[in-house]
Amino acid sequence: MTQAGKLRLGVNIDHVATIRNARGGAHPDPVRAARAAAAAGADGITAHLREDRRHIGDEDITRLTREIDLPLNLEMAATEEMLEIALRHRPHASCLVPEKREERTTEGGLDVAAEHRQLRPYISELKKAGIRVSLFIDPDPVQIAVAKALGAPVIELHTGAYCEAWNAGEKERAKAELARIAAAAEEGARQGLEVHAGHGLAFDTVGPVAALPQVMELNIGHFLIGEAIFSGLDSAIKRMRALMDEARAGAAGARIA
Ligand SMILES: CC(=O)[C@@H](O)[C@H](O)COP(=O)(O)O
Ligand SMILES: NCC(=O)COP(=O)(O)O
Repeated sequence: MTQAGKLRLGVNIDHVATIRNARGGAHPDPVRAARAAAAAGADGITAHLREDRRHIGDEDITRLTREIDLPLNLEMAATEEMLEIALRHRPHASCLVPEKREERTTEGGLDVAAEHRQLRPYISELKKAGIRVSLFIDPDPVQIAVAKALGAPVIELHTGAYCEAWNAGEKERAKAELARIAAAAEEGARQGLEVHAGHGLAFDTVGPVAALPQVMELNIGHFLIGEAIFSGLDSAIKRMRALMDEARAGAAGARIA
């Protein structure tokens, strides 16, 4: 089952803040990057306010909500502290993600099946505040079923295992992980959920995920910010956008033929 509307690109600006924080100054400014992403055609901005503030800080979130017109997707752990911040800023969306202080980046999806009791009040508080709630989960039917039961309108499928396999040259494993994502996207849409995807996506890996008709939004950050060092943020975003559109059109063509 496909869902109407174009495939949106959310640009995650976390790692602009990583570079800024390396020296503790104000440059490069993540809000300026968000503005540039908007000018380059991004449909939304994603920012992950981590408990340890290793990159995006509280002031970045304040400025993003005040200065950027694009919808803000605030990634956050399900904690009292983050809930208070989300309710104060009321971003367009909040994506609940797992966090471990010792991780270098998000290692897996939120285990909503194991944590559904703790998660339920956070989901209802965010929904009551009019914030679109998304759950960042592994492409797994049990996780999808529990996400649905928890009343989250959106799931974001973790594409990290697929991307990591592809980058390691393990084509068979990458294909298997991609098949999991495709099946999960289909199941999510069948259950009436809006399906997003993200983590680790790059020029080489975005196509097959963008081609999935049930996927309505891709959130991409680390690769784009890295690519921006060489070709500029505008060019990196525009190339990613073109690859997404090409893949989606190709898939549509394949379906029509
Ligand atoms: C949830 C996810 O996959 C990313 O958006 C997340 O922000 C990764 O964490 P870092 O940005 O700290 O790598
Ligand atoms: N939720 C995924 C995201 O926002 C960006 O992840 P990445 O592209 O920085 O790995």
